Amino acid sequence: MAPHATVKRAIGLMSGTSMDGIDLAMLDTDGDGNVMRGGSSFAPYDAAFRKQLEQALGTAKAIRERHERPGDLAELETELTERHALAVEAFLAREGLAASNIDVVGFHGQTVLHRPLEGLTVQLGDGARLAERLGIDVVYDLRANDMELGGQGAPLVPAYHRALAAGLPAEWAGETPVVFVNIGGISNITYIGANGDLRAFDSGPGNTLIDQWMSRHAGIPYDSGGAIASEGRVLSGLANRYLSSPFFTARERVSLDRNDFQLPDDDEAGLEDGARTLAFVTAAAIAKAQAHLPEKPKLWILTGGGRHNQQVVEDLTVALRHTGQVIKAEEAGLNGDSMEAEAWAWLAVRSLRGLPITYPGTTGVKKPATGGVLAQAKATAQD
Ligand SMILES: Nc1ncnc2c1ncn2[C@@H]1O[C@H](COP(=O)(O)OP(=O)(O)OP(=O)(O)O)[C@@H](O)[C@H]1O
Ligand SMILES: CC(=O)N[C@H]1[C@@H]2OC[C@@H](O2)[C@@H](O)[C@@H]1O[C@H](C)C(=O)O
Repeated sequence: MAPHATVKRAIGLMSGTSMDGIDLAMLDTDGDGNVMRGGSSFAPYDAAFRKQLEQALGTAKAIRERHERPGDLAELETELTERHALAVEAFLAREGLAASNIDVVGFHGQTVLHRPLEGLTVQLGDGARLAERLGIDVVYDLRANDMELGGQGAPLVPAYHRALAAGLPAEWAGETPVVFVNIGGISNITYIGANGDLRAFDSGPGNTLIDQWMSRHAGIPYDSGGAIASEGRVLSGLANRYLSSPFFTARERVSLDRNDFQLPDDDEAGLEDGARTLAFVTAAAIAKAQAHLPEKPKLWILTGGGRHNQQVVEDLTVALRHTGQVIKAEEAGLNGDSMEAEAWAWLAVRSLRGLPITYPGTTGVKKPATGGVLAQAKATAQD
């Protein structure tokens, strides 16, 4: 009998396209079917740092080669890396753990540019510095190899979704095909067929337009619970303009950059109607993904911060009413706030083992591919 692969203790760090802060999660895992979820935390960014990250999206447009750091991006990368180090230290202190208790950290960094058609994806985040700072090995740059091999470089969480689907509680275990819907800044879906068939793609804007709308017109970072949207009505002309954009009408899906969809003009809607319409667009975009699935799903599992927006969830439940049950991650015993960070922990262990992290069905890569760069704490400390 083959020996069991070693289980490692890993921490995953995700600073997603919402730019709201750092999600952290700890797993004990073999990077395969053995997944034991541990604690998690969230370190929010203050408004000023968030603004700096938003401005970085503009500065990053000048990047032609992924290691270039024009303007203040090098400085910002150092600051972002330090904030990740502090988040890990605070978590370890809270859990009564030492750095030596952690085998590896999976570090996503902050995407500031994503142009899959040009083979360019840029995440700010200095893996070597983080490894040195924490005294823990760090796996980072998990998207780059996939792109070099012809993939879109995103989404990467789907392989982890499949591992979670294999371990769903008995109540849901037979409900295949199952779809995971991650409603983050951008939304993305993972379809898992009865035979493990994996299909995944970005499905449209998630919370990013809603957040930008709230920030611009109400001075708050998001529409808590969807309360403001619930006071408005859907402006169908505006909604249709989004939903008929080339992203939705194209035969093939491309992975999205945060800047691919723009806010409505100020005079196109009031605060409530704008929030309501953008919540509707978020839900309708996800429903449109059905056209790209091989079979009708039986179960939709909602994850990511957007599942806290009740208006989005209601619109989605209506839009999907003839195509299976819609539940939140928690109803399946999962954690919808930490799932992406968990995925980065799992992917880091997978990367250490040289196992594939992306597949033709997830990123369009030609054949299953591993990825990630390892920064060893000891090696960097001795440099
Ligand atoms: N209580 C809430 N009510 C409404 N929306 C919320 C709430 N809490 C979080 N959100 C939304 O969720 C967003 C954060 O979601 P999440 O952390 O899943 O995104 P992300 O990981 O940054 O993005 P991505 O998955 O695209 O990388 C916030 O910006 C906000 O829009
Ligand atoms: C380039 C990039 O950072 N893409 C993100 C973004 O946010 C959601 C969606 O677009 C997804 O494709 C991806 O993140 C998740 C974590 C992923 O790779 O699965």
